[in-house]
Amino acid sequence: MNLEKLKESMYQLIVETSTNLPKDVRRAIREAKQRENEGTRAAMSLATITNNIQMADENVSPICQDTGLPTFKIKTPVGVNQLQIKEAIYEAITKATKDGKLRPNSVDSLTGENSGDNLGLGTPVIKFEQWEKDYIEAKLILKGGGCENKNIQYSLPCELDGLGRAGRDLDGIRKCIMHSVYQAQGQGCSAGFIGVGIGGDRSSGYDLAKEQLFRSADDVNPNESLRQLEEYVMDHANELGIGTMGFGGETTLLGCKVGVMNRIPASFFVSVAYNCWAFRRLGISINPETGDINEWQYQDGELVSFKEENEAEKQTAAASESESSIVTLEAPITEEKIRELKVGDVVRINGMMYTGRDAIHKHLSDNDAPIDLNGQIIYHCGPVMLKDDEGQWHVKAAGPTTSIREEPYQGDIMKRFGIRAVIGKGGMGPKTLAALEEHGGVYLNAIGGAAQYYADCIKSVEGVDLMQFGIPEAMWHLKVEGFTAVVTMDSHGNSLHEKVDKSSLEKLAQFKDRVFN
Ligand SMILES: O=C(O)C[C@H](O)C(=O)O
Ligand code: SF4
Repeated sequence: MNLEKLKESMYQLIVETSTNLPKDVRRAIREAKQRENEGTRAAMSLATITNNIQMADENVSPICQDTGLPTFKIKTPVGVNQLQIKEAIYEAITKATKDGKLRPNSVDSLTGENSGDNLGLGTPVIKFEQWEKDYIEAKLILKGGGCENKNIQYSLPCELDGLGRAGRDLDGIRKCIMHSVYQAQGQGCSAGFIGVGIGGDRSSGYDLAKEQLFRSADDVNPNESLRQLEEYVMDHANELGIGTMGFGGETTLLGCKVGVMNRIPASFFVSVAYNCWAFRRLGISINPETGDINEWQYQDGELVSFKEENEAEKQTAAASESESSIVTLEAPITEEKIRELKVGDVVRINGMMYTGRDAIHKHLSDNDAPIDLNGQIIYHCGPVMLKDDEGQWHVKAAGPTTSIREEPYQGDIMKRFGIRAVIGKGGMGPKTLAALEEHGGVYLNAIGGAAQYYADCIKSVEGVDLMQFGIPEAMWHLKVEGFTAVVTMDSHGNSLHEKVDKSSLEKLAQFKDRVFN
């Protein structure tokens, strides 16, 4: 085997997966976009998403800053050396990280130290299988953390919010799947794709669920009962009205694939793997002698480019946008200005913002801040950064992270340091909402996964603190221009997230009657 060539093929697989969304996924997103009504928040969010997909493709940069836990599934003909393939993958991963195509994402679970090159205990995940064919197949999925956190496993029978009892039969399974979409809300960057595994044990059930994510988005399940189940879920999950990013809207789910395996008598698991719209998975077949790529998977059909519609949308947006409907914010922001903002307002931010996510929030809860945060804006974001030869940092991808993880800390930190606005995605809970009201603060929702779109708004990196937490977790000082987000929680006790959660739960309850016998 030509090892250099093999390494190059693996590198190409990684770069393409991170930067170029597969055609089947693009088709599903295009259809979703066509279903939304013009001018709604959902339509605007989807326009940002398609713009971002196009930018990532053209810049050959990550679609989303969270390039996930790289997971490879490799099938080899008998006699092929799997250790060499592993070595090629490790080298390709290291290079892709150095080149800013992957974010350094491998973190020591005990010390919190980031390995810096995506290699470490258990990362990346590589699974081998042998097969009778004469070529190597390599598939890769880059599934980010926000949607991974929304995976859910049900043990039947169980009681479900809105749906009542889910029993040990097809109808109980149906209820679990509907519930899984509801519980994800916008936090996993809806509209999403779900892979469902019925049966197995706790680990093989999840494996089966994740295996379904490798099916083509437009295939048809050969098992008749599962085909009906998939169709039912696709027809009805969108009636929940959660919509893109949980803003409400026509499309909540872009795909549902269900697989089944046997179980042992006492266990009945339904495992659901939730994948965000940034559904990055590709596959290649490799010539075992030369190491060359023979073919790409998931790329059948015509080119799905969003270029033209993006241009058209930009022009209509520019023509219809009365500047008065958009509030400009520039830090330091006063309490008075914040109190004028209401849920639904669109804000455009110029000037400084500071990133802060999990490690920073924990740190700030019992330490002083490295800078004066009075009147400032915190951005829940773990960017992909590269340093040039002169030592200057550049942002390669910088979308928001799921904010709810900071719920235990956020309110106290805002009050203690005088922070006036936080930007993130997926919304926050009652503790933060109360603090926003008391202190005079807002929560701004940015579009999850739109990492190129936001990176483009960042004009310079003015500094960095707390680098000991690693690149994604450090506090980056960013100077932005025209960074657009929506107020989804204001200082008057209003939360769009609370509202959508409540209304989608009411809609979920409409699906409690038996459908499958
Ligand atoms: O880690 C991140 O940057 C984002 C994460 O994928 C998330 O959805 O919260
Ligand atoms: S930020 Fe959103 S799009 Fe990116 S990996 Fe997380 S869930 Fe997916």
